[in-house]
Amino acid sequence: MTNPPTVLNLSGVSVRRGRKMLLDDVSFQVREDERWVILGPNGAGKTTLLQIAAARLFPTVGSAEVLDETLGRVDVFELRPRIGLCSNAVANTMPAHETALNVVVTAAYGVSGRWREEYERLDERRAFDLLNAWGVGTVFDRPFATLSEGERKRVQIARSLMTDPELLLLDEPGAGLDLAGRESLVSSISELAEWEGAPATVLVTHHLEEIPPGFTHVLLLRDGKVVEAGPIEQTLTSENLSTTFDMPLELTERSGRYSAFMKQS
Ligand SMILES: Nc1ncnc2c1ncn2[C@@H]1O[C@H](COP(=O)(O)OP(=O)(O)OP(=O)(O)O)[C@@H](O)[C@H]1O
Repeated sequence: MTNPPTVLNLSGVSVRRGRKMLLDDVSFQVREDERWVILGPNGAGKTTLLQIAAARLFPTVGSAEVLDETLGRVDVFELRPRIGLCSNAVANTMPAHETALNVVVTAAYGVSGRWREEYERLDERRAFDLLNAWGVGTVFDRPFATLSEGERKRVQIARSLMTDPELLLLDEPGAGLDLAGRESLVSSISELAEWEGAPATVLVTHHLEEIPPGFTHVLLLRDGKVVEAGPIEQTLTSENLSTTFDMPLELTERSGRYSAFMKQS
């Protein structure tokens, strides 16, 4: 049986800004059927890595292939619609008055605000269906800025799926949500992850509780370097977490959900 195709292939990738190495010799491959979590402390380079995967940032050194295209040799404006990106940076570009429906539908053109583009009825229908699928159909005509944090996160995920992407990147989708909001979102992302037709997914988080069941692999990042990467059952261990966060940590797992606490001596 042949392996599913590789959708992301970073090889010896470094990103330098001045004297600082944001990423340092990172190699990372994602196959079509994999769902990855990237974990690491503040400043580890998680968002930087996701920006490369999203074709928004180029490596200083090394090569990055996204969906079989090499960054630096491809028109990123053709590549980007094939990648779904849900991040605060994208959300911050949305005009405050833009409706939830327009936040989603404008992804078809890779823009943030609706201007004079003509959208097909089919596009609007798809945007509305996505809002419904993510439980926020009723807020379709509300300005994005007036939505709750939980509603906004769901609208952003709907937007990231608008172009039916081959690679889905979720940067801290659970940040700022209350307990019920987080649990409900984790469950929705888990459903997506377990759906056979779902795109390859990479999710960045700080919190183990936010790893949706069904995610298959984990990359642990510290100071721009990969600590470990591989299947979640073997790679997500107390020892690897302790190295990543530079603190003695004890991992617990229950029914596919994870949490970690500082080891009591
Ligand atoms: N343009 C820049 N110039 C210098 N340093 C930068 C620049 N952009 C980011 N950094 C630094 O690079 C490091 C990695 O940033 P990045 O946002 O990728 O980390 P992160 O793991 O996503 O962090 P967090 O969990 O806090 O969101 C941080 O220390 C950040 O301050």
